[in-house]
Parts: sequence; C-alpha cells; structure tokens
Amino acid sequence: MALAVGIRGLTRSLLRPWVRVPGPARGRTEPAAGGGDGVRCFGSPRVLVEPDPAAGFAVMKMRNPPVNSLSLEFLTELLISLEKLESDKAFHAIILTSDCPGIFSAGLDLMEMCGRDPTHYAEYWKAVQELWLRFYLSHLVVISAINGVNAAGGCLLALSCDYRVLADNPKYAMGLNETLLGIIAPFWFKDTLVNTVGHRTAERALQLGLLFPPAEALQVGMVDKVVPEDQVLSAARSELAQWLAIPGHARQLTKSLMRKPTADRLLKERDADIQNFVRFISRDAIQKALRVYLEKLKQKKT
Ligand SMILES: CCCCCCCCCC/C=C\CC(=O)SCCNC(=O)CCNC(=O)[C@H](O)C(C)(C)COP(=O)(O)OP(=O)(O)OC[C@H]1O[C@@H](n2cnc3c(N)ncnc32)[C@H](O)[C@@H]1OP(=O)(O)O
Repeated sequence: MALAVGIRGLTRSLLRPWVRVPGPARGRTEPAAGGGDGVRCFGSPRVLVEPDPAAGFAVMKMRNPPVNSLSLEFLTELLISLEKLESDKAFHAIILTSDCPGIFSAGLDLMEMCGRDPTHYAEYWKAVQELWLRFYLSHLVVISAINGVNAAGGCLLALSCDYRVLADNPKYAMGLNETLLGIIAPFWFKDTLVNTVGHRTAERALQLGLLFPPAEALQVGMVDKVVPEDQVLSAARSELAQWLAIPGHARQLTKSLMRKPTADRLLKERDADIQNFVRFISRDAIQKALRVYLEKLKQKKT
C-alpha cells in the first residue's frame, strides 16, 4: 500500500497556489482583521485569510460550505494558509474561525472515509495527521473563535489551538463524538483532549461521544471563554493582546515543552497509525456504520 503521499506533493497536485479571494470579496481591498486599511485579503477557495500585519496577526476563516467538513482539499488549503503565515515574520498569531453560519466544522469529511480505496484512506489520514501536527506545534499563537457547531475532527482542530472562545448559543455543541458514529477517536485525538480537560472528563466524554453545549464546555475546560455570539471575534482579539505581550521565544519554547511529548507519540508511530486507520476504516462493519450515519444525516431533512 502506498503510504508515502507527502502533503507538499498533495499541495502541488491539488491547489492553484495563492489566489486572491474568490467569490464575493474578489478583487476588493477589505479592511484587515484588526481594522488596518489597505491590506488585501488572500487565501484559497476554501480558506479566507484576513491579514493585519501591523497588529501581527491574521484571521483565518474556514469556508467549505455547507458544514466545513474537512475534505482532503480543505485540509490541504488550511495547511498552506498556516505555512504561509508561519513563514512571514510579520505574523505572530492566527485567529481561526468559520465563514459558514452556525457551523465551525462538522469534522472529518465522511465522504473521504466511505467507499474509497486503501490508497485514498492512507493519503487522507496522512493529511489529517499533518494538519493536527502543524496546528498543535505551530510557533504562532493560535486562538479559535468558535462560532458554530464543532464535531469530532473540527473539535480536534480547536483543541489544537492555544485558546478557545466559544459563542454562547445552546446549539453550538462541541466534542469528540466519534463513538456515536461507531468509530474510535485515535490516541492522539484522545491525548489532545486529555491534555485539555483531564483524564476523567476525557474518558467519559470519549466513551459517550459527548457534545458539550457552551456552559458545559466552559465548565469542563474544553473552551476558555464563552461570549455572546456577536463578540466571538472581538473577544479572541482582546485575548490575543495578552499572548502577544509575552516574549515570543519564551512563549514558543514553553509551548513546545508542553506539547512535544504528545506530538512525538504520533511522530514515532505515524506509519503504523496510518495502517491502523486504513485497516479499521476498510472494515465492512465500519463502512456500514458510516453509511448508516450519513443516511441519518440526510434523512433528518425529510
Ligand atoms: C484501532 C483503532 C484505529 C484508529 C481508528 C480511527 C478511526 C477514525 C477516526 C475518525 C476521527 C474523526 C472522525 C470525524 O470527524 S467524523 C465526522 C463527525 N461529524 C459529525 O458527527 C457531524 C455530522 N454532521 C452533523 O451533525 C450536522 O451536519 C451538523 C454539523 C450539525 C450541521 O447540521 P445542518 O442541519 O446544518 O446540516 P446537514 O443537513 O446535517 O448537513 C448538510 C450536508 O452536509 C453533509 N455533512 C454533514 N456532516 C458531514 C461530514 N462530517 N462529512 C461529510 N458530509 C457531511 C450532510 O450529509 C448534508 O449533505 P446533503 O446536503 O444531504 O448532501
């Protein structure tokens, strides 16, 4: 089985690189995230980046409608956006948020894990690993402004950030709900949750596939702040000031000290983790469970 599909190779084959904002914002000079004038937004079809280099950060908006499911193309675009901001010395921080009303992310794209071949599963899983590793270990301060429902892989992405602000809307539940689909959160999803909420809360949340509404998410420490819906971005920006006031090298080394052992566990077993995923997801029973879940999602409309 071909496991060695590098994300950079992926990137070349899938993406036109940096394009000016497509869609409604194309060709316009938009106000930068922090209110600066004359800074152009940039991005890719599914990721809109609003830079504010004067303030040292950019807002990264996910826009893969309808539900920001993390398809292979979308993962790749998120990685490219992150890389671009990381390699520009003007940026010290990112605010990650959604451009899809009411949805932060529906998690991994079930269509990528259903009815495909082992080579595709391996390629997809490698991209999921890469996204986690890069966000989890980023030298930038990453704050998520969670403005919608946030399930499974989407929740992992938010848990990989340094700080989480969640909009106070009872519909905006958040958690690693894999067991509800009949699948299992991999060890590095589990580790990330344990590092955030502690072992007992994680154990219960993972087994029951709990999605926490804002008040509970705050209570268990899954998010750091809950604010009215129209203040999610401004609260994230205010929080950023405290993080950016710390000498960068000291903060970055401390982040690495805290997170590297968790990331190293996956780095040491990366190929084995891909093989486990491919074996697991290819099982007839798992494929059936995913199809049933997808069918339920579609049926709820009728
Ligand atoms: C030995 C062990 C080895 C290790 C094994 C590893 C195993 C695998 C680990 C996998 C890890 C993580 C998994 C995931 O992230 S799975 C995804 C989990 N996500 C969810 O459960 C959320 C599902 N979606 C929803 O609940 C709802 O869509 C919503 C987010 C609440 C939004 O509701 P809505 O009413 O606004 O929209 P809805 O009509 O439901 O959806 C619109 C269309 O989008 C499709 N869709 C929704 N979610 C997904 C998704 N995750 N992937 C792909 N497609 C999705 C939905 O079907 C609708 O499609 P259509 O318009 O009907 O065609």
